[in-house]
Amino acid sequence: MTGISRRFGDRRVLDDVSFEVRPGRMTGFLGANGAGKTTTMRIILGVLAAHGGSVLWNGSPVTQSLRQRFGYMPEERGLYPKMKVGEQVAWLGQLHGLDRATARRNTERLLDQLELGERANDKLEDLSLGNQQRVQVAAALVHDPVLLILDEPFSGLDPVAVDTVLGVLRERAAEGVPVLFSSHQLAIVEQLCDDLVIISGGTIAAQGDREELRSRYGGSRYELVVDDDAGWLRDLPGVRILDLDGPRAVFELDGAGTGDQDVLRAALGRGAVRSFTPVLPSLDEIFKEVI
Ligand SMILES: Nc1ncnc2c1ncn2[C@@H]1O[C@H](COP(=O)(O)OP(=O)(O)OP(=O)(O)O)[C@@H](O)[C@H]1O
Repeated sequence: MTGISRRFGDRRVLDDVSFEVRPGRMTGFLGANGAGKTTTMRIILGVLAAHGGSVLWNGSPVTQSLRQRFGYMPEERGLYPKMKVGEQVAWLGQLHGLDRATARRNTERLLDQLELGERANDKLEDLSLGNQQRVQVAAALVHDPVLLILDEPFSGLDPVAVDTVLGVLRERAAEGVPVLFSSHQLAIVEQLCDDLVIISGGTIAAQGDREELRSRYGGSRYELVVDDDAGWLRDLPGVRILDLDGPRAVFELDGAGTGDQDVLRAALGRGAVRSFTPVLPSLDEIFKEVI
């Protein structure tokens, strides 16, 4: 999407938002409450109009018939409590253009994958909330979407269920489907996503390959492990100790004084060096830095 903006009344909630989701990649969409994630997703889906900018697919504006082939798991989970799980998912598949037999076959496969095969004939409302959530995932995937957009797909899931859903999403990504998902659970995003988009107050604060972002925001942080106390590091100019525990130290270099090789030489001059490695920031740290 490029240059997307959106107002609600006088309030501008998205301002010139541009990013892309790439085929075969899982893209984590992060932002504080109210940053604009759901609004962005709804604009991609065409549920909500943009006031500027465009949503593009392979460089051309997205059409309504293409949108029919997108898969969406909305934040407000909109399934029918009284309808049977299997019937409901298959029916949604048909609504998206599948014939009856394919819709049924896809439903069966997905429910099995999501470990809900036994529950196909139960009403949705009779399932636990976590299992209802898995049905939502099945509903978003049943028509083999060309793009997947999921608003908080992991919220309320226990760790086993997270793994199950994650496996299903990864499989789709591996087949070449771009997957965009929002989440407040940074630990999950950290292990799951290939790319990241961080939105803050309606503008994009950072985006790109996860590891590339980690090194970009890494600054120059290192961990040194020696045999004796590493306290001498404090006396080197330009070294700021972040954590010191006997022979192990984590420190930052300010770039003006000592360089990493100088530190290494100084350490070797004092004895054995067990390890010397750059330390990349966690997603949590990047998130706090950019928003
Ligand atoms: N229909 C609406 N009318 C008025 N304001 C709205 C509407 N929908 C969203 N907003 C406002 O737009 C801003 C962005 O909301 P949005 O739901 O996109 O945020 P979000 O990043 O998804 O938040 P969360 O993490 O809490 O789900 C918020 O301030 C919200 O109050």
